[in-house]
Amino acid sequence: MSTAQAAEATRSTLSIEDVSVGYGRKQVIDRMSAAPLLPGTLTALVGPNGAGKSTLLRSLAGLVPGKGRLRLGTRDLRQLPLSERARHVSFMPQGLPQGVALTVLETLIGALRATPPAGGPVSDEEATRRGIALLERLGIADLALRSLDRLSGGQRQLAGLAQALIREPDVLMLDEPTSALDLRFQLKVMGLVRDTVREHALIGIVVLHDLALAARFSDRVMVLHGGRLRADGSPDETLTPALLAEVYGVRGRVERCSLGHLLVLADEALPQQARA
Ligand SMILES: Nc1ncnc2c1ncn2[C@@H]1O[C@H](COP(=O)(O)OP(=O)(O)OP(=O)(O)O)[C@@H](O)[C@H]1O
Repeated sequence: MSTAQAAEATRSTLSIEDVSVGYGRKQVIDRMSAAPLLPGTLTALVGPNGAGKSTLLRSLAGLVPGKGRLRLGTRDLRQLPLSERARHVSFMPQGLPQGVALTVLETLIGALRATPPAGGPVSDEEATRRGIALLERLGIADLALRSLDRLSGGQRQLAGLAQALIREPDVLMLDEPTSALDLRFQLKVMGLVRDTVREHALIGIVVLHDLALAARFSDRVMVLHGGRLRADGSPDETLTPALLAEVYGVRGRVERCSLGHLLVLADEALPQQARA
């Protein structure tokens, strides 16, 4: 058994059973259940605008209330205090808060102080060392001493990714981590997320609108539509022309490029009545 497999065997799965989430009287996720999410796998959560992807992640992170069962192994996530939950479940939202005058490195040290990793609290010296090592891995060590509120959109996104990764959580959830990134950083970040998830046997969930990125980097694709899980399986199983028509309302193709990667091509928007 490899080190990664051994780590995987001792980690817990994430189960989502009969989960409903909404805002006031507005129901967004409607009694959703899914097969357990496994350590060491990266799941792409996809679906049209307003489908409830961010809401589901916020609910998993404990930021919006909901009904149903959310378990990490034997732990009932809803029963955990938020501080303890944040140690297990790390969530990078779509946008970092504005007006934060701290440097990127200071935010990482602060994240470690606020949510000490499983091994226990770390000294500021150790937090600094870990922060710099992570920024080097992400290829953004040059941003360490830059103030967060003076970064570009893509740089802020990378800083947010570092904040999510530094906590060494069991579940890593990223909401559209590549939306502001250039082509090179899209590949770099998705590759790094996939490798980190595998090496550390994390449960990775990434919201993506780019279905080709989802197909290329994820092990599993969950498609949310109308508050329900419309499809769930490997990229090959889930990303089909029929699904593109029904869920996204486009006539599309799913083809393999000369390198064998799945390409998802949207040819035209379908008129409303032609949607399956
Ligand atoms: N704080 C809120 N209060 C009330 N309704 C909300 C709130 N946040 C989101 N919603 C609504 O919940 C529904 C789902 O929103 P959510 O942000 O989860 O969708 P999404 O799939 O992440 O969309 P997108 O791809 O556009 O980011 C939408 O109809 C949205 O208007």
